[in-house]
Amino acid sequence: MTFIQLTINCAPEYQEIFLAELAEIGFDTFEEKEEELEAYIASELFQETAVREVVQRYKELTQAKYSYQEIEKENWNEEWEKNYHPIEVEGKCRVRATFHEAKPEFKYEIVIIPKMSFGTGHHATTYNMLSLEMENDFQGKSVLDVGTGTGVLAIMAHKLGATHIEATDVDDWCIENSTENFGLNDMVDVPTHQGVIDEIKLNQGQYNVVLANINKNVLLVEIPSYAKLLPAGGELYLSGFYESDIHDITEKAKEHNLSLDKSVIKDNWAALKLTKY
Ligand SMILES: C[S@@+](CC[C@H](N)C(=O)[O-])C[C@H]1O[C@@H](n2cnc3c(N)ncnc32)[C@H](O)[C@@H]1O
Repeated sequence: MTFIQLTINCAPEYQEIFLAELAEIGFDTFEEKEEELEAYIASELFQETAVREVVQRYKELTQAKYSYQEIEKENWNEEWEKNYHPIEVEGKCRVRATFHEAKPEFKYEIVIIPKMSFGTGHHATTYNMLSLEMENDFQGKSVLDVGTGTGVLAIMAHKLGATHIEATDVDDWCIENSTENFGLNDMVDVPTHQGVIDEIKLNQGQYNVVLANINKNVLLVEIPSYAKLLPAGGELYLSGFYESDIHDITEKAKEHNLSLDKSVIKDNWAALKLTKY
């Protein structure tokens, strides 16, 4: 598997605009540098015309230029290890890589082998989801983590007492990586499915909780499917979009009997907890 590393040269104040726009067209890992933004996407999902259109749209304002190159999985891993920093959430949870030292003072320690599955630009969304999970009761619950990536949110659900956990991702590498990480965190028998939600055979109404940290466009399409997987009283946790997108997401959720309980925001990224009625 190869990835596209896209570089957008622009002043720092415009990076947020490009980050949001690129997330909408499938880029899922970002690195903000001084005068450039780097963004990554699996090669088969890359569409240069979509990138050109975004850069063109903001050309007058930002004077931005872009370039890209294809990189191999191995190079990606090296880059990743250099740039990956632990995520610490509210002094209670620490997500670290196998190559970081342990810090036993954290109540929840999640250990992962970081590969491709989430990047610096998405730390805020993962952080928000972990924070929402820790505020809520997962004891004895059945949980589906859609777009599991490294498996981090599913692992948190396990640590919080969930007893049945399943995970999905469209990316074969994430399936491999999350399975590896479930093992590292003492989780056994976690059914892990590859594909989009409607292609996977799942039990409707059988999950107490669905977690999905993906992006606005995917969520708007898939919220109806998530709603079907939940019984009344079931909970949906969503992230991967900006605070300014909350209205669109909650309107779509309302059409499927999901009402908003709580939102958390960090660095303009949002995460929501909704309950099915
Ligand atoms: C922002 S990452 C989140 C990873 C992890 N859940 C977290 O919170 O850190 C989004 C993940 O969703 C996956 N993905 C993208 N579109 C998807 C879809 N339609 N269905 C399932 N997974 C998807 C990507 O491969 C990626 O692993």
